[in-house]
Amino acid sequence: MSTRQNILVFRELPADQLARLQAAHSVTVADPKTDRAAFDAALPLAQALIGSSFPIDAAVLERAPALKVISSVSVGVDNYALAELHRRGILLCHTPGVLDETVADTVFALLMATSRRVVELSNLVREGRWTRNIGEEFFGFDVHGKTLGLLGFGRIGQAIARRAALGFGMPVRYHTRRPVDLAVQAPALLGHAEHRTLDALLAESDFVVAMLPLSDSTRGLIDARLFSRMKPGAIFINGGRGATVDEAALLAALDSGQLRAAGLDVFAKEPLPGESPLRTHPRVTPLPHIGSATHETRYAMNRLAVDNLLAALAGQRPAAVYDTAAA
Ligand SMILES: NC(=O)C1=CN([C@@H]2O[C@H](COP(=O)(O)OP(=O)(O)OC[C@H]3O[C@@H](n4cnc5c(N)ncnc54)[C@H](OP(=O)(O)O)[C@@H]3O)[C@@H](O)[C@H]2O)C=CC1
Ligand SMILES: O=CC(=O)O
Repeated sequence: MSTRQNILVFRELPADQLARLQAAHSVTVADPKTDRAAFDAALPLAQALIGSSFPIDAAVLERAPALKVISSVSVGVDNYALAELHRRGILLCHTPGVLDETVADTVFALLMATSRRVVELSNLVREGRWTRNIGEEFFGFDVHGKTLGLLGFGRIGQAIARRAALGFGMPVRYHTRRPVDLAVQAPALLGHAEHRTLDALLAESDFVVAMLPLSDSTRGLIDARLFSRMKPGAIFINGGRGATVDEAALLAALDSGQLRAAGLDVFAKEPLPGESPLRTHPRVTPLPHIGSATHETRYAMNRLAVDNLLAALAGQRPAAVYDTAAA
């Protein structure tokens, strides 16, 4: 009996990684964003899915009765109907770890850009408006030595904390539901990072960085109340998921002067709609969800996702399985 199984690839993979799948299995490539009909046509026979950035919801799963495994080319799993996957016994794999340092670099780029007004002042030069020495109205805000408050202190949060504490001399405060045992999980941060309640963290932090997954417990968590508890003049950065933030409350906090600036890699709706005031707000630095978008890291994510899928289809335990039961 053939062990070749039907894989539906729903986002472009590097050619060599696609070839690894094709060598062992029957592969259909169909991106639902550009060819929904081909994606829908492949679902009924698909035993495995691999891709990202498309919601695999209960309606999609209903049309994929043969599905056994999904391999996401992302660490975040908010695009998947987790309870339904658990109910159907479908394995979900993802790509933790390989992107931590790159995403932390991106978050730090936003921290530096917002505090030192990099984009705004670069545009001033490019547009021929640098006609005299820069005065106080264009001065920035120091990063080194300031207090960093991290909402979420998992793999990526800790990579951000290492940069802040060890590179920039920043005291780090973090908020999670369960404090981390630094001696065991993050020894490099012993003496540099401390757990805080949410309100205590907001009151102390000059920079508040959200690096949270999107879940029932984090959706809309960062709302008007939280912005009002931040230090006046704080900078807010979101590198996690857009829907953890009430964007209207964020805009109000910027407009009232409560927030100095915001750096955003993620938005409630992506791509960011043209009419969103966050696109052009003078004190917002928006990025198009590029946290992990380097050649090296995207390749590593694709390779891990293919490793995960091939292992699962061979009846082995993949390296990175997401526990849908805990969702
Ligand atoms: N911008 C981008 O391109 C990228 C964005 N991401 C996003 O970043 C997220 C985090 O990734 P990663 O660090 O690997 O994930 P981890 O699972 O390692 O860390 C998640 C952290 O969030 C905390 N957390 C979860 N729920 C809550 C809550 N309700 N209140 C407070 N803290 C909470 C967890 O602690 P505890 O459970 O104890 O509360 C943990 O510290 C991903 O899920 C993804 O959405 C990831 C990669 C790239
Ligand atoms: O947002 C990216 C991810 O890997 O999750």
